[in-house]
Amino acid sequence: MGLVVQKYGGSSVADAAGIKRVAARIAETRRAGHDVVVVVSAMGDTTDELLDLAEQVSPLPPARELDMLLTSGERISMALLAMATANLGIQARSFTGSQAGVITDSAHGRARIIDVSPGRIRDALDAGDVAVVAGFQGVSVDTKDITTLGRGGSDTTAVALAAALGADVCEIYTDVDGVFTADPRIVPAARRLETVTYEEMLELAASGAKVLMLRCVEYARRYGVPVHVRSSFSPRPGTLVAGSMEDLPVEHAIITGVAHDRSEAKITVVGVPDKPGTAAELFEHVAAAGINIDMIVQNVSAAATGLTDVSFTLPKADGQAAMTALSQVQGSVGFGSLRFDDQVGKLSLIGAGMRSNPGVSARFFKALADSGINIEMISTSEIRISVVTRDSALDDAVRAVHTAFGLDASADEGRATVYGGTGR
Ligand SMILES: Nc1ncnc2c1ncn2[C@@H]1O[C@H](COP(=O)(O)OP(=O)(O)O)[C@@H](O)[C@H]1O
Ligand SMILES: N[C@@H](CC(=O)OP(=O)(O)O)C(=O)O
Repeated sequence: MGLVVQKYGGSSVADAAGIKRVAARIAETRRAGHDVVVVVSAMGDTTDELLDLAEQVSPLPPARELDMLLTSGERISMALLAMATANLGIQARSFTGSQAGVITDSAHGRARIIDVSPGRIRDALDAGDVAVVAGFQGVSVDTKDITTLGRGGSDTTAVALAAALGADVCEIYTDVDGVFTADPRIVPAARRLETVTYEEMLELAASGAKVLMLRCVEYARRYGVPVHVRSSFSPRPGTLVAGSMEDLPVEHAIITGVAHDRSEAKITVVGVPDKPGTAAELFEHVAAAGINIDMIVQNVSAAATGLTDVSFTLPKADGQAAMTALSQVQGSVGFGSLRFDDQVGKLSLIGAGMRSNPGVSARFFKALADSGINIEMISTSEIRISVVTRDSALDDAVRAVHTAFGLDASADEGRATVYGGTGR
């Protein structure tokens, strides 16, 4: 008998039938003798619908009120799930993030968990009950206001609770059978990974593979929480996220997988004077607006003019704020103009063996060239190569690279199954 934290995403509790199916799974785990803590997300597209509703009443809703609104989605699913579980003869009690002791900073919309004091959860477990906790939310230590952890934040709630409670495993239930070599919605021939190290999963999540949220993986690595990604629609074995690259056997695959990301936009600052200090001034202003940037490219300056272009990518949602911040320094930096482009996509090839295997880049760029895909930006890390392409070319690019690195599953291995939903 152990302690299991199970997280069910919005795709798993999209309707009443989904909630009943999940309740049956919880009951089965409890009857097997385990203590069970469940973290649940809002039903289906509820969070998106609440965001739309907020936009209809105010173009720029106050962040505190937006968090108050969005956390209501998880309240609905936690109460319904506790009811459905109780209906199967298993006592269950639901708790908001605040009641569960999830303490955060006060950055509304992207709060960080700074402490977890799960006293009430422990009490529920000691009484033999299943604790059902609303994911994606906490309470600010300073203001005592309700906060949210950012999109996909329920994964982080689950891992944080698992760490605080010393759980044996944190199971993340979703609508695919685990972590695949690419998003199975784009690459039907994607192959399920049996195990993946924290480092590889960090790169996949940071590169857009939204099956796990980046912060959840960071948290799991820091506290050594084993994360088991599985489907709530099937009993298949899933993927274990654990261990470190240092412990990998020599025969570990060179390439882990291909990730894609459509959440970024590109800004180009045209005609920047090529002299020391200009890049610092540009990026200081973007940073002062609280915006994180990702890839940066600077062209060679034209000999005749001494001017260059600087392009960078950033979250689409921050595009307007970055354009405003940059236009304020147009005079002092002396650049010509600004261009905003949200029709871009990012593709990343990830693999722990990449650093010690020559020829990976050559094969990667050849695969894109053979498919006629133009590359707009490039960046690399020790275990990743990323490129920016046109959004419209991204799916073809992902499939081309996946095939070129021999990642496609053969017909007899069976194809990845995607259970319902459309993906967000
Ligand atoms: N490498 C990958 N492996 C598995 N799923 C992936 C991968 N990359 C992207 N995905 C997508 O992540 C989705 C699951 O995440 P999400 O939609 O947030 O589910 P949930 O609602 O369960 O949290 C899958 O349906 C799949 O389309
Ligand atoms: N409901 C929140 C939090 C979450 O984690 O959702 P999901 O587990 O369905 O990705 C969101 O939509 O962002």
